[in-house]
Amino acid sequence: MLDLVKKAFKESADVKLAFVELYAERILEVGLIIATAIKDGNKVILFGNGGSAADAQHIAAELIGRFKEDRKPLPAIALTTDTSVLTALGNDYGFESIFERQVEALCMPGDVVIGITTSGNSPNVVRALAKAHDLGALTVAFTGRNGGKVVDVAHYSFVVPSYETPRIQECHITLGHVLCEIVERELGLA
Ligand SMILES: O=C(CO)[C@@H](O)[C@H](O)[C@H](O)[C@H](O)COP(=O)(O)O
Ligand SMILES: [Zn+2]
Repeated sequence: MLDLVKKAFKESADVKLAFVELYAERILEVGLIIATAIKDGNKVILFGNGGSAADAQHIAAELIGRFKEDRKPLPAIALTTDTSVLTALGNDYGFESIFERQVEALCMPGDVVIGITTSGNSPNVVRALAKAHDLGALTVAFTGRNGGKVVDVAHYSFVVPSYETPRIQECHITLGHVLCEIVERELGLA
């Protein structure tokens, strides 16, 4: 069992190091795009299932609250938290529409919409990103494995080079933290 513990931490570290080799420039680019979008009066919208729902909420909380320093709140919303909306949409329109319809209601052109899915194929995430794309938002996919269908509806994709869901999630939250740090620094609010 000790082997299991050490293997998990080593894999997590190795996946993150491989990821940053592939995506460092794109991370900076997207971080600066998010900062500019917020400066221009737009917001960040996030969603995902399971652990990725938690990641969406975590990143929204960093922006609305604070990442490292006190500064003004930044506009972000996770579409995973309103159980009345989620149950109504799931019950009336189907689980695959739970994020798509919220995007249709809330997303404005120029917003940044981040869909988080380790498989890249969760239909509710794919459909919501496609809707955001159609509405003129800047779409970003946090994904893994071979990228999945979500890369086809994202302007920017981050494909974590792993087939292990927990390892992909661990890299996604590091990516989210780094994007928040770039945004805070760029807006001069840190
Ligand atoms: O956190 C985990 C596994 O680590 C799970 O809750 C996981 O997020 C769920 O099985 C999700 O439904 C997986 O969906 P996705 O990442 O493929 O979109
Ligand atoms: Zn998990």
